[in-house]
Amino acid sequence: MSLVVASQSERYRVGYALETKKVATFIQQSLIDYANNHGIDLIQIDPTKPLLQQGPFRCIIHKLYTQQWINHLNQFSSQNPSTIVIDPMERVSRLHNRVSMLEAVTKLKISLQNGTVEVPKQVVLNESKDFNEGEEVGLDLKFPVIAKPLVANGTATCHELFLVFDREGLRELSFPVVLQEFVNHGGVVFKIYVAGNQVDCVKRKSLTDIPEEKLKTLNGLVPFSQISNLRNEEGGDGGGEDGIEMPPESLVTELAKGLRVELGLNLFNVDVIRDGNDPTRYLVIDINYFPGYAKLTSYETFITNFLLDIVHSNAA
Ligand SMILES: O=P(O)(O)O[C@@H]1[C@@H](OP(=O)(O)O)[C@H](OP(=O)(O)O)[C@H](O)[C@H](OP(=O)(O)O)[C@H]1OP(=O)(O)O
Ligand SMILES: Nc1ncnc2c1ncn2[C@@H]1O[C@H](COP(=O)(O)OP(=O)(O)O)[C@@H](O)[C@H]1O
Ligand SMILES: [Mg+2]
Ligand SMILES: [Mg+2]
Repeated sequence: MSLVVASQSERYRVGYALETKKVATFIQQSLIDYANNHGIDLIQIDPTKPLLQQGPFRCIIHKLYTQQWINHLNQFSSQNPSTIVIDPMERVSRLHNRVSMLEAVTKLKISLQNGTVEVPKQVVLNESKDFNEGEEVGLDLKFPVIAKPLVANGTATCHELFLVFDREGLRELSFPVVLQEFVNHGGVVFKIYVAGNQVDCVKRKSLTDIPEEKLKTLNGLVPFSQISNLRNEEGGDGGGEDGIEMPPESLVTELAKGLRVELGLNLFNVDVIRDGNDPTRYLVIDINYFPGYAKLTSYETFITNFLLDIVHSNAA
C-alpha cells in the first residue's frame, strides 16, 4: 500500500484587489488556469467589503489606494498576521513620488565590471517663483529637460510629461514638478520587470535623440505621454528597437535584486536608458509599482512562479 503525500495537493488562496481595468488586463483566463494547475486559486477581493468575510488568504496582492481599502487591509492584517501582503502600503507609497523612487537607486552598491547605474540630474520646482527670480535660482540643469509631475500615483495626469527646451517653456508647467535632464539614448528604453526572484528585461520605444544642431531650432515645450506604450507606426519618427543590444544580464539581475532589497518591494518594473555618448552608463528614469506584466511573453509562468515562491515561504 503506498502513502499519499498530502503536501503535494495543498492549495493556496491568493486574493487580488485591483481596479476593474487592471483585472481585465492582468487576471486573464490563461493566468487563472495556469496558477490553478499549480495549486493556486486566484480569488477576487471586493475592496469595499471587510476582508474578514472574504478570507482566508495565504497571500494578498493589490494595487488600490482608496482609504477604505487601506483600512480594510490594515484591519485584516492585524488580525491575520500569517497572511502575506504583497506589498505593504507604506513601502509602495515610496514609488508615488518621483524623487523618493529614485533615491533607492543612489543608495545601491552595484558592482559591475564594466558599467555604472545612475539617475539623471534632477530638481524639484514647487512653484513658478522657483525659477522666476534671478538667473540660476534652483536650476543647475542643462536644457532640454523632461518635466514630470512630482506625484506618480497612477492617475492619467501623472503621466503627462513635457520636453522643455528653454526657461520660457517652464512657465507653462503645473507644479510641483520634477525637471530631469534629458539624456540622448538611442530611442530605446529597457524595462526590467521584477516579481520577487523572477526578472525579465524587454526593450520598448522611447523618445528619439535630439542632436545639438536641432536643439538650436527648438523652443518652449512639447507634451508627450506613455511613449513606451506606442507601437512604432503610432509614435514619432523613432522606431527601430530591433538590433539594439540589451543591457548585460549581470546588470539586469543585480539592479533587480538590489532594488528589491532597498525598496522592500516584490512587484515593480524599472525603466532604464543607456547614455548614447557612453554605452557603459545606464540611467534609471522611472520605477513603477505592479506594472503591466501581461505584456511579457509567458507572464503566466512568471507570475505563478513568483506566487509559488511566496506561498511556500515562511514569511508572514
Ligand atoms: O496598463 P499597462 O499594462 O500599460 O501598465 C502600466 C505600466 O506600463 P508598463 O508595464 O511599464 O509598460 C506603466 O509604466 P510607465 O509608467 O508607463 O513606465 C505604469 O506602471 C502604469 O501604472 P500607473 O499608471 O503608474 O499606476 C501601468 O498601468 P496599470 O495597468 O497599472 O494601470
Ligand atoms: N531623463 C530622460 N532622458 C531621456 N528620456 C527620458 C527621460 N526620462 C523619461 N524619458 C522618456 O520618457 C518616457 C516616460 O518617462 P517616465 O519617467 O518613464 O514616466 P512615466 O511614469 O509616465 O512612464 C520614458 O519611458 C522615456 O522614453
Ligand atoms: Mg515609465
Ligand atoms: Mg511611471
